Amino acid sequence: MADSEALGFEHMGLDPRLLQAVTDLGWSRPTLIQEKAIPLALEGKDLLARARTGSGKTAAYAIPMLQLLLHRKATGPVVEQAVRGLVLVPTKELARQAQCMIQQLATYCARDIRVANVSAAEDSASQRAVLMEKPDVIVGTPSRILSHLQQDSLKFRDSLELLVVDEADLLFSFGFEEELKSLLCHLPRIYQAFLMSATFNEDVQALKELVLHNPVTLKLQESQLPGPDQLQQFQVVCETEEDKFLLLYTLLKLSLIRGKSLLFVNTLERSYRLRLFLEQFSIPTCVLNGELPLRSRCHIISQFNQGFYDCVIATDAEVLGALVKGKRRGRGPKGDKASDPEAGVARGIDFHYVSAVLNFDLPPTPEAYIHRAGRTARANNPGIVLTFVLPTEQSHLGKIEELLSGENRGPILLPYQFQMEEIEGFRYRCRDAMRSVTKQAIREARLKEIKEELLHSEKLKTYFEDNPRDLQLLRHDLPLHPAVVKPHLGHVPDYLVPPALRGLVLPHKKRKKLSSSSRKAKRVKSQNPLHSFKHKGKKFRPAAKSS
Ligand SMILES: Nc1ncnc2c1ncn2[C@@H]1O[C@H](COP(=O)(O)OP(=O)(O)OP(=O)(O)O)[C@@H](O)[C@H]1O
Repeated sequence: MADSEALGFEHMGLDPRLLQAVTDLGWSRPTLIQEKAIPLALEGKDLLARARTGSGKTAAYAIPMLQLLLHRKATGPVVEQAVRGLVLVPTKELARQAQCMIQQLATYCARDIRVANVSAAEDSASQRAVLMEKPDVIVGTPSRILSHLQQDSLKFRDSLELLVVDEADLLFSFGFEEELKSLLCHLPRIYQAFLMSATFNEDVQALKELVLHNPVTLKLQESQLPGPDQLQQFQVVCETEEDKFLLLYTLLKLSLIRGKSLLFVNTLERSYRLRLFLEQFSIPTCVLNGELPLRSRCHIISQFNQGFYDCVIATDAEVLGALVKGKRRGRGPKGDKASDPEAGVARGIDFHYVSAVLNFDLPPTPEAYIHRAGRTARANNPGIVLTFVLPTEQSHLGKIEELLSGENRGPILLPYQFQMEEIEGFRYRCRDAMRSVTKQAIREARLKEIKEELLHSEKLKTYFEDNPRDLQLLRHDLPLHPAVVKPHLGHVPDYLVPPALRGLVLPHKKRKKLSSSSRKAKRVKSQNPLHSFKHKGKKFRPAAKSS
């Protein structure tokens, strides 16, 4: 984040309407990347910017983009309405998120600047209708944009002035290389471009050659993740798979992790396994992956951000086989069926106030670690990452640490020493619950969930458009397989709680389900413990530490 000497937004020559929007968002000063990038962008420079996850890169390009467009409209010759700004992102979720952020910043100039997302869930006919109005800024994935260009529903050969490539390090790995090259043929010869990325790799270099002209490179001299005062990183060695489940159960059931958490696993199958396992102890969670319809994915993210859920089990794109250069994703390495090739969970999604990221499965690459970890400690908020590691995975974790430590060489992931023997009392129930989660139960649960999500997503689409409140009440964390739920396991008898933790912990309480009645929902909302959650202190207590 920026230091106290930072150039404030008010000194950047921004339109008062943009300044008002920034104030409404509660941003008292620009982040480091915003402080560096906005003035250069306003001077008309092409930018190649690398800044760590959660550092406010979206506004770093959106603010100058809006300012330049507003200025052009106010002072330039009167020209017909046209698409002047294009934001390319690798996933549909990011397209939605970027559009929301740009719209928020453009709140007070919505008459002058219209923003559209062409990767939204709408069918292409309704998108064509939107495009006919020639929004000033268009956000989308390269494939959608290209498809509209090829159908002539979108043209910007002469009008486009600004191009943004967000999450640039990812675009090629999502298989967009060919689309992007074809798309560039539709752009005018001269335009200003910004390339934003959390990591620099060969793909960013290749994109730089393709897209930028004499750019200024902003490679902020900051670590890839926030420092220990903001982000605490731990690792815990679990002797067996069973120990991982046992430890996770204890952390969640005894509320040793407070606030919202994101659990990452490496396959879809494991996300449902974990969900069914936790469900038996009345620990509600929802799964988030590219197999679910876009509408559901966006709804889950939005409800998580609003505090409806404490715990989401996510499977990120890499592990579903996303990183097959130049090709669209097919089957994942673990045989998972292809999911939406434009879905992304760990990359770029702005989950709000996540207090802990738990790598239940070790991330496949150091980059995946960085992006997962980047879902917490965003902006100025604190956060914790806890990585579960099996003895056989320790060398792989070592490689991740090597990349993270860079020049420093100091330990990055501190040991989270948990005395497993103190929670032996839980092992029996844990083993029992693991046994109930058979392959058949997982298959059934997965099918049921997809069916239900499709139903909500398609059949209720129009209904929800008319009744947005009911959409608010739709929950994604209801039991998936009630047949395996064991109500007695929801309760933790005192004698099982490790003596060191008695009186310290708050055994996890089951949340009330939201019904369709708004009155009841209101009541439930006020009982929701997350609403009183304050994201200030250290919510994660490494209790039961070995002496
Ligand atoms: N100047 C600011 N002050 C406070 N919060 C800010 C500021 N700018 C952005 N934010 C907030 O920081 C969070 C992260 O922003 P954003 O999603 O743009 O980060 P990012 O760098 O693009 O992250 P990622 O690399 O993960 O995509 C958002 O919730 C945003 O609202």
